[in-house]
Amino acid sequence: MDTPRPHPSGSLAQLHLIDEEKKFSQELSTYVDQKWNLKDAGFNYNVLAVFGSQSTGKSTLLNRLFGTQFDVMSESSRQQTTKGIWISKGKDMKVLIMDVEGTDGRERGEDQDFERKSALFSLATSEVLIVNMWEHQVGLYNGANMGLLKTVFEVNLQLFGSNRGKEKTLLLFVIRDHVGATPLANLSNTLKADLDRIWQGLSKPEGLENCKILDYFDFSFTTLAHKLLQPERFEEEVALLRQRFIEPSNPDYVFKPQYSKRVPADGLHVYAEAIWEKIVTNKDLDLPTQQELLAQFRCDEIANLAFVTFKDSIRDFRHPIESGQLVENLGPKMREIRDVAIKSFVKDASRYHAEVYKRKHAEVLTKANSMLESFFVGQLKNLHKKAVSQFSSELQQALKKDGAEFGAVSATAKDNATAFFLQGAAAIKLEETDWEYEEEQFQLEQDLQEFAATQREKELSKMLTGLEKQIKKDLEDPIKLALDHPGPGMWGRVITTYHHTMSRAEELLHKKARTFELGQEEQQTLEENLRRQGWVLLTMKVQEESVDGLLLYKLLNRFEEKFQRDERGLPRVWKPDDDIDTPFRKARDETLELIPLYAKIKALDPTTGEEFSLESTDDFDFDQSLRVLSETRQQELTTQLKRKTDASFVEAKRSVVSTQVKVPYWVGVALIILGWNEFMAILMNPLYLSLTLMLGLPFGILWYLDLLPLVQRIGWKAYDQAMEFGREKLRDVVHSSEPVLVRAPQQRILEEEQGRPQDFLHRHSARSLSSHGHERGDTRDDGEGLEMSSFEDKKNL
Ligand SMILES: Nc1nc2c(ncn2[C@@H]2O[C@H](COP(=O)(O)OP(=O)(O)OP(=O)(O)O)[C@@H](O)[C@H]2O)c(=O)[nH]1
Repeated sequence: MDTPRPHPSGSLAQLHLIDEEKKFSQELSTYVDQKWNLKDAGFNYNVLAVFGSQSTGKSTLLNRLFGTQFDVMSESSRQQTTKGIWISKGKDMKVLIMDVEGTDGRERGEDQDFERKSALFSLATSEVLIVNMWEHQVGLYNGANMGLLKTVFEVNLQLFGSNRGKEKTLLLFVIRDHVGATPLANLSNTLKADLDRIWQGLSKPEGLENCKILDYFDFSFTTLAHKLLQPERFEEEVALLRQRFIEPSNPDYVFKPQYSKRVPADGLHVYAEAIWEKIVTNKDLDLPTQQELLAQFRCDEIANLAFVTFKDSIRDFRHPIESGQLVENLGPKMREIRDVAIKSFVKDASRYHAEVYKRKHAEVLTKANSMLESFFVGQLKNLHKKAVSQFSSELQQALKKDGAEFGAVSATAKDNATAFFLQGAAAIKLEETDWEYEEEQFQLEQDLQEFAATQREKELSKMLTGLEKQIKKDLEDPIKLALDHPGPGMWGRVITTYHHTMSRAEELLHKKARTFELGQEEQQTLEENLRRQGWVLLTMKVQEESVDGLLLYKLLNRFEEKFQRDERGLPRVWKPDDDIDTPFRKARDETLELIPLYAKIKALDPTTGEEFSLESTDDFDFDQSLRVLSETRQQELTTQLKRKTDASFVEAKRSVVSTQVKVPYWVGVALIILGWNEFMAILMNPLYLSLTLMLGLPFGILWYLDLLPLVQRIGWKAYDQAMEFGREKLRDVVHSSEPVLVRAPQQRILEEEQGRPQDFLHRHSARSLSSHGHERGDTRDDGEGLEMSSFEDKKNL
């Protein structure tokens, strides 16, 4: 009958590791960790097992030796107490002791199965096997103990056969109730002989036929006095024996390194359970494989634990890097996090199977590196972006300074940006990684080059636009001036202006060429383009100055200059006997001769006097650009000019007629006599006198300065404007009441005006001129249109 055991707690807690049903306890890990505090012991602990027949005082011995509290059979019941395997930790020592069910078969009948399995398990896990036996059992070759030892040897061969000489176990024979009659030496010799005989009788695996027992076992023998008969001696000998378990300096210290099964304390539960699992299921038990499996399992567990902290630590990097920011000190931070993880792995995993550990160490490093690599890559990208933006702002800033040379400035900015990138990249490259940043560096350099080229293009185009503006400005006034004073040297002045302007622009371009490091060819192309562009600007200005009204104005101006002013440049007042026809014809013919002059630009080189030209391109035809006026326009201008000059001629004639009217002298005498009284009345009356002076004085001055015709013309003009205004008003009133009939002619005129301005002006002027004679007999009429009035206005001003 089983009696329930009172379980001790704390460090002396014992665990029923394998129960009667051969079930392995799931609590070993908890006991190792929490009750025995061996979690961090690594290899710094030992395991032993005790074997022997039932009720031979095994538990009593263990309790005495190690301070454990294994159940001891009561003297009266003589019933087996230890069933299965119990395990406990020695008091104040890092030794795990397994109390194995005693052999005999009395309680289990003929079930030798458990005996074999427990022997196998003990050999696989323990460094020392204590074989407990009574003195009187020594030499009983056929006794229960010998059967047990035969089993132990057999399973040992099964386990460590191939590890001959490498894996050894110590068999410590404790001979109990030694009375002293037979010395220990004799007893041990007897036992050795028995053991040897057993060994010889074993059927050994192939290839191990000649192996020796000492290839696998070390033997040690000791005796203990009778516990009941010689209690004091018993205690003394137990105390001495205890020293062999706790004192490494003791020459008979039992836990020699060669017996270690190399199972770290934190992996014991995995290892022991796996071993038992194999044993119970009768599978081949291969300890090296088991140790490797254990190492793999534990290394993975340890690595996973290390990675929990690792992942936590790197979480903060993700957001800033993904949002394009640079993480300060990323390299040192990553290095520290990785080191912590590796150290934590190494601390616990390095105790396991060396090969497996080495492999797992590499795996952990690779995994940590690959998890960090995304940050390395992200940071590289951000460094790249930052370097480009730094390059851009440095370049733009530097280009704002006077005299900045693009090539030098861009090279410095590029060096700075590349150095910034390389410094940042080197700082985040960790040791023991295959991380590279050469590709990114190459890409960066390409980007910087591309950016610099684009920037150079922009700056160059900005500079060219500036030059064009300058050219336009430089051409504007001189060309206007030259065209305002037509004559044989007109185009010469225009071309000279062009050449001067272009040489100034080219000089500037040369200066800038150094800044932009322009090549010979590029510079030449730019110069050619600039010359062409300058020429286009020139022709545009010429065209602008030659629009219909403006050119007509210039020509009429020229005509007026010739016709209305004398040789000294004074205005002419035509007298009755003056010849108006000849100066008129001369002035008109000279003016008409100017039209063909205006019609085409005469491109003569001012220095050589030879014709020059610019190379034509797809969108630039030099010959075409020389043409200012078409044949049709020339004819139109001729007609218009003739009409206008005719008007001037008529006006000159009319002014002669008006000055021809003379008052006879007697009319003056008659006026004085008849109006004497009125004359005196005016002189005597201050009001009349002041009125007469106010009106008469300006009139007299105008008459004296010969400005009366001018005032008269202004008067007529004002009258014309007033009439036109009145007519417009009247038309509006009439149109609003008869929209279709009355508006039609006006509408047609407007359409003509919009569609064909030249024809309109021509017809309109013709109509005006013909109506002018009928209405007032002078050159002014409402049909002269805007062109004539503006011409008149300008002239008068
Ligand atoms: N003669 C003698 N009896 C002892 C000695 N030590 C213990 N005993 C007695 O032997 C009996 C069995 O002791 P246990 O320590 O329970 O023996 P055990 O081998 O652990 O027994 P199981 O666990 O049942 O196999 C007890 O009654 C002890 O008092 C000893 O040195 N000499």
